[in-house]
Amino acid sequence: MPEFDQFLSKKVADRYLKREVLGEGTYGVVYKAIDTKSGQTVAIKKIRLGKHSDGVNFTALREIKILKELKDPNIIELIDAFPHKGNLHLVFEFMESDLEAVIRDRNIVLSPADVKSYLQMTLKGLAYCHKKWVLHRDMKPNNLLIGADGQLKLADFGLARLFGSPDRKFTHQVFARWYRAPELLFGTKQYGAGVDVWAAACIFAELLLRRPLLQGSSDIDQLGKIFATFGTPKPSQWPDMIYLPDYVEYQYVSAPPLRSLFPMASDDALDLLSKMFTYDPKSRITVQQALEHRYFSSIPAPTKPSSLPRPARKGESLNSKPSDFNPHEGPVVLSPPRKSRRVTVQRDGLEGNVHYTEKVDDHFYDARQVAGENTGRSENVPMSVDFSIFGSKPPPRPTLNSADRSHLKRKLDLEFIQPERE
Ligand SMILES: Nc1ncnc2c1ncn2[C@@H]1O[C@H](COP(=O)(O)OP(=O)(O)OP(=O)(O)O)[C@@H](O)[C@H]1O
Repeated sequence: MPEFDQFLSKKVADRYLKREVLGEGTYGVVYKAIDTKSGQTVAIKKIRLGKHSDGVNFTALREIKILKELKDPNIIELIDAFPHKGNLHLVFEFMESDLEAVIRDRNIVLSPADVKSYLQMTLKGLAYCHKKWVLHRDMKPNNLLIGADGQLKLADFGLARLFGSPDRKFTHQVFARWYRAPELLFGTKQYGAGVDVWAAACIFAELLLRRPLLQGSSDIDQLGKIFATFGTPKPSQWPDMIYLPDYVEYQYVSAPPLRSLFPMASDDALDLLSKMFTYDPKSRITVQQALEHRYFSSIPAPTKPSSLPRPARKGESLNSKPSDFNPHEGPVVLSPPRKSRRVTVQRDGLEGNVHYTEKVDDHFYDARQVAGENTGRSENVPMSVDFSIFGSKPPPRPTLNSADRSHLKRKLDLEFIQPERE
């Protein structure tokens, strides 16, 4: 591996000219760079490979394998991948902005045709993934990148995973909470493409409202917000619900009319939205069915991507992003679960801060947020992973030893790290 690393570091220096840092996500820093071979501007995601240089981050391997196989106008293209100085570098096409910047930009007016266009591109990207038996699993507006030509592309498959294999159990605490489907919040171990449909519905609602619809401050609160918005599901609506591992009974509340939440939406938009927000994942509309819904064929036609309103370019929009964002807007929390709650005090190992963790049966929830702390997206700890069970520090990333790695290399067909390909 060392000779190979050396070979590749030369290539990095030779091929990619690093520019500014674009930001940092769950897995590491993202740089802007110029590909001197093609002259193209690219984004390089540097993924930490764990403590030992021969340790390969399993999540990274998974991301690469999946990305390599996905090629579609609404999916971000992985141009290159290589290890360098103990990190894995993923080279993506550079994208000017993301859907979160569009939604938050108060200078942008989104017409019904614009909303339709963004939703259609999102669903087309998802339909492609689902056809390939891949779930995205981390759908949220800042993972929907927008190119200079206005095309929206799904990015950040770091948490995605092939879901075709039988008996595969998934960890469920991986979805950004506000976009998380109720079956995930109830701890289902085997879930399907419906989780992406629910998340897409949350994004659709957010495009209509220009703020997130369901802003839960903990998993319990998230379910409370969902039930307050759509009514507590009756067993007849979702027969399997009571068998889910983390099921707790919520006080029954009826749903307000959906129209009252979206006064400006068309009837077709509301019909599609309600089908995407169906509780029972077995009855929830599929992405393909959603694309065939009359919402997309009725007027107005979706705006052409090149005519969509443009948000401020990356960097310019950063300062204004969180300012008009009020996490306390939205439906009121209604019903705490009936099972017993315990609140324990934990001390933060690094800064000595005290915070509280609420224990409900075997599941912990971050009570810093329950106590009303800012839940805005600018937090360092991503909401997609509930780190509260580890104190305030993220869990160590799983790494593989070299025997595992060569096995995985074969299994995942990672020919991109074979020198001969270069
Ligand atoms: N292809 C790209 N082109 C331009 N900017 C990008 C690209 N990919 C990521 N970025 C930017 O880099 C930053 C970090 O992105 P990354 O995907 O690692 O994390 P994130 O989406 O911000 O958070 P999370 O890891 O929780 O999903 C973000 O500001 C993102 O918009």
